[in-house]
Amino acid sequence: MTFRKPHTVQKPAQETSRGTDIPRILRLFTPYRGPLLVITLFVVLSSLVSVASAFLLREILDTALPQGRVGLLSLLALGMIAVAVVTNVFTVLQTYLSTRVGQRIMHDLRTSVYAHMQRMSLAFFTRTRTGEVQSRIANDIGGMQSTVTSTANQLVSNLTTVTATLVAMIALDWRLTLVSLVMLPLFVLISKQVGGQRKKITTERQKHLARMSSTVEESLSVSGILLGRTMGRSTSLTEAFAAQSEKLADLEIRADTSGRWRISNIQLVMSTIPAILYWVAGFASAHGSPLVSIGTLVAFTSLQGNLFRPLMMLLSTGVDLQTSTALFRRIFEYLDLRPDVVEPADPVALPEVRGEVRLDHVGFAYTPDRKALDDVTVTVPAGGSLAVVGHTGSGKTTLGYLIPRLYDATSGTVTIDGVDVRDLSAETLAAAVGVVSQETYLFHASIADNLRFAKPDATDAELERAARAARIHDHIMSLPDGYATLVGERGYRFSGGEKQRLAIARTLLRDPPVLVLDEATSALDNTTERELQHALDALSRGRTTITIAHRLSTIRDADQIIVLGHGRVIDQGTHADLVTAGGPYAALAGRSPDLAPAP
Ligand SMILES: Nc1ncnc2c1ncn2[C@@H]1O[C@H](COP(=O)(O)OP(=O)(O)OP(=O)(O)O)[C@@H](O)[C@H]1O
Repeated sequence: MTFRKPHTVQKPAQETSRGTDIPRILRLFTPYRGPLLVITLFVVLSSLVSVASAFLLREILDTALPQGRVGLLSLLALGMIAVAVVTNVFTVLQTYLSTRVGQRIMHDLRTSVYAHMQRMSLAFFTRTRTGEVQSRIANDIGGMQSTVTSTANQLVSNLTTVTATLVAMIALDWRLTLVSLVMLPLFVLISKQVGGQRKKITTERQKHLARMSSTVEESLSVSGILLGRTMGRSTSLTEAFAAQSEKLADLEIRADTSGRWRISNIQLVMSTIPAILYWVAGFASAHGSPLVSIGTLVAFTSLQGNLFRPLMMLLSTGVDLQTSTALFRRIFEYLDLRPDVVEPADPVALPEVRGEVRLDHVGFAYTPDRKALDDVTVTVPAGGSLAVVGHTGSGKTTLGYLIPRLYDATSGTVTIDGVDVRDLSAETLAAAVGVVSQETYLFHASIADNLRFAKPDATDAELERAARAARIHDHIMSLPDGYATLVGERGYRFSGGEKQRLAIARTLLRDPPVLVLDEATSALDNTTERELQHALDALSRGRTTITIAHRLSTIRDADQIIVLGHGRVIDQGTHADLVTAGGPYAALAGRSPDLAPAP
């Protein structure tokens, strides 16, 4: 059985529930109601205070200056300074708070996506391209930073400023206000269009970014480099990457610049409004019917200038919001994936696991049209051993997957001590069933840390005992830092046999009553084979052992052997019985003495 890296089909999302994302995005903010309320308060206060300075300006121009009232002038000037100071303080406080809220929301999202991914079955990861998940967690959540940290804040801030400014403008002169706002509906329409356009480009950009992360992840990994070099594809891989990167640059440019002309035309029209206002007021005054005082006109245009910035920001916040819903959608897509191996609502406790494993009329299919296992029935008594043999592709790995419930049987049941594995909690099952796969995965950490992954509270003495039993202790001690030696990424500094013995030590630490063991297919030299056999003997002693067997020694000593052919049990019994019977097992054993999978 090879717990091999499976196919990489690029289709991660299934069964997503679509719908409007905005209420869902807003719900992410609800745990932070308190801080958000304080932010809103700061924002409203600072907007109101900033509008006040226009009225102070009008008083300076219309009263204090013409009447030469120095005292009043000083007070008004001081008032304007105070306004600036207060708005500044509020701005700092609100930025601080909103950054905190935004980062908390991103943290919540990252954590819930990670936790949800941990619940997904192996099937999901076999379908998903490497790098895709990382990209959603890093690039998509990272990309929403500005939205979650500043959107709420900007929305409130600009809305209040716009409202307060508008009220003040109307209070100063409603006719000039009308002149200023006549183009507004058109502006809103234009920015909505730009937002929609950028959202589409952003969706495409994030997809492309994920593809690029996957390419890097695949081709710059140890296996990727090995393949690239030995196939002489390094240059063409670089060229392919360059093409992807160029496309990304192009998408980034489009995401940033699409609709720029339309937005800049809005800005242009907005900035010509003061000139129009001066012209209208001057025209009316030249014809003998002055509309407003000079003070009002200057105060009005200063307010109008104030209106311009927040209004533009409000429009661009709208664009940003639309754009970032594309990112939220990609995250929600993942959160909506339904795990296909579901934890039982009411798990059965197994305080004392004896370790009887039974497969009862078990069938399994990866795809609806083809059965990988078909009506397999076998019982392994507690403490007994079963060897599973068969040609490559006959379903041995799949059978091994069903016992630790990496997949659920499509039909029939898998039980441990008579309890359906679907009724056991993931924790109970992991404690009951240990798996040693052919491809040992080691983290980039010290040997001790890798061993302690199996049992975090294991003492140094326990580590040593396990390593000795697995016949790897002496090798570890010969390394420069002993147990503190760092294991290379994916354990590449160890040979296959050494890695497997490390995996055996790791499983010994967990001490599971049931063991699923994937024997190495690669030919081992005599000494290594002997060492490994000793380690395996230590491991399987006193446990129910199900071995996907490739070596005659394992098979001969097994209490029971099953031969799989196209997912069905085609021969079953002990070595002696099966050889005598002269059926498929005898044929298999006769053809290939070490029982390596036939081509
Ligand atoms: N993730 C998957 N999706 C679809 N089909 C799969 C998947 N994994 C395995 N299969 C198919 O299921 C069948 C059984 O595969 P399995 O890996 O169990 O065979 P095996 O006996 O362990 O082979 P080997 O000795 O080569 O490891 C094969 O036809 C294989 O192509």
